[in-house]
Formats: sequence, C-alpha cells, structure tokens
Amino acid sequence: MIELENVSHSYGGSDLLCDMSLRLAPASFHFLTGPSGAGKTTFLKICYAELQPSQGRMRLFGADLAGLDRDGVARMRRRIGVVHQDCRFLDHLPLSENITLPLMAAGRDIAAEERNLSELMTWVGLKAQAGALPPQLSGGERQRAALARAVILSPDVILADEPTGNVDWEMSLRILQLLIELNRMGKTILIATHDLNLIRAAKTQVAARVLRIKDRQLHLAGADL
Ligand SMILES: Nc1ncnc2c1ncn2[C@@H]1O[C@H](COP(=O)(O)OP(=O)(O)OP(=O)(O)O)[C@@H](O)[C@H]1O
Repeated sequence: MIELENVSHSYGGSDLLCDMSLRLAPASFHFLTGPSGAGKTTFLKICYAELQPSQGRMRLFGADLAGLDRDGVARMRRRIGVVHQDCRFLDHLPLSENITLPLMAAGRDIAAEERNLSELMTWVGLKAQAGALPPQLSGGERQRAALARAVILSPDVILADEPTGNVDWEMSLRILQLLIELNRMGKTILIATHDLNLIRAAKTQVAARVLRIKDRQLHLAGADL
C-alpha cells in the first residue's frame, strides 16, 4: 500500500528523519509514536505525499512517486484518507458539507452520495449534528467528523494524526473502535499518537505493530509497551 525506502527528511538543512524504510501491507494496523517534535506529523505527510522527502524512494499502491505526474499523484492520494491533527474544517460550512468536500474535489456527484453520507453520519454518531457548524461541536465530535471526512471516498489506507488528542478516555476508546472497525473491513490503518494506553487497548483487539521515532530513526517497538 505505502512503501518508504531509505527515506530521509530535513527542514532547512537540519536532519529530522534519517534513512527510514517501511512497508504498510494491506489491512495492517500500525501505530507511530515518539516524543513531541520527533517528526510524526512530518512522517505522515511523506506517507500521503503532501511532502516530498529530501532523500529516498516512495511507492504508493505499487507506483513509484518519482514516475508519476501531478494527476497520477492526486489519484493515488485519493486512496488515502487523512485525519489531520487540527481537523482542518471550514468553519462557515455545515458539518455535512465539510464531510462531502472530498467528494466535490474528486468530481463526484454529491446528490448521488446522500445515502453514503447518511450512513457515515450514523456510523460516527453525528446524524443530529449534520447541519451544525464546526465551531459548535465538541472536541470528540470534531474528531469523529474528521474521521467521517477521511473515509467518505472509501480509501484503502487511513492515516490519523493524534485522532484522540483532545478527548477523554471514553471518547478515545470510541474513536479507536471506529478505526478498528475500518481495519476489520480491510483498510490499512496508521495512527500517530502519544497515548500508550490507547496502543495497549488496541493490542487487545488487533495485531498492531508499533513504530517509534527515536533519535531520527524509525524503530519497531518491542512487546514491552
Ligand atoms: N514546514 C516546516 N518547516 C520547518 N520545520 C518544520 C516544519 N514542519 C515541522 N517542522 C519542525 O520539525 C519538527 C518535527 O515536527 P512534527 O510536527 O513532524 O513532529 P511531531 O512528532 O508530529 O510533533 P508533535 O507530537 O508535537 O505533534 C519540529 O521541530 C517542527 O518544528
């Protein structure tokens, strides 16, 4: 699904990520952890081709990114749903319109997707909030809405950057459960998080691999987590 080969990244000449290789297999479940500022968001941006690494090779769904034109990259990116750390809603648009924005961007007929939207809003428990504006939502509602938007195009891979960052434990477990359900439907999941308890909770239900960024390197964490 996503393959990084000897990928490194620097900002302004200062090394952040060094020589990282990773292969996310279909229907796999991964966590990415590491201290604040270690480069987790940067790593995710490379994975969904928002950022081109300073060095190394990237393959999305078997295609080498270096050989794709802009349209080709955009096509590959549509197969990846992203839950951003800050949710990134347009505050003047109702929630339902925020969630359908990726459909518009992909040139799909929104009217034909009404049932899809309705099922998705029910799935994330936000049917009653469809007409609300993003600033009127709680943190947990925003995170679930961001997840709904990330999956509206039925992506093969979901990348989530701190999807439980600002919510209590009960809501964290609810969001985790949604991601586990997506994985059981065959989606590949990569979650960046600081929350080791969340990782422990997931490991009771799925065979999750835990990656850690430490000293600019990517490590596979042991079972001692
Ligand atoms: N566009 C940028 N230009 C320059 N430096 C950047 C840029 N984006 C991030 N950085 C720096 O790279 C480092 C890693 O940032 P990043 O957001 O990837 O870390 P993170 O592990 O996700 O952090 P956190 O857990 O706090 O969200 C930070 O020192 C940050 O200031």
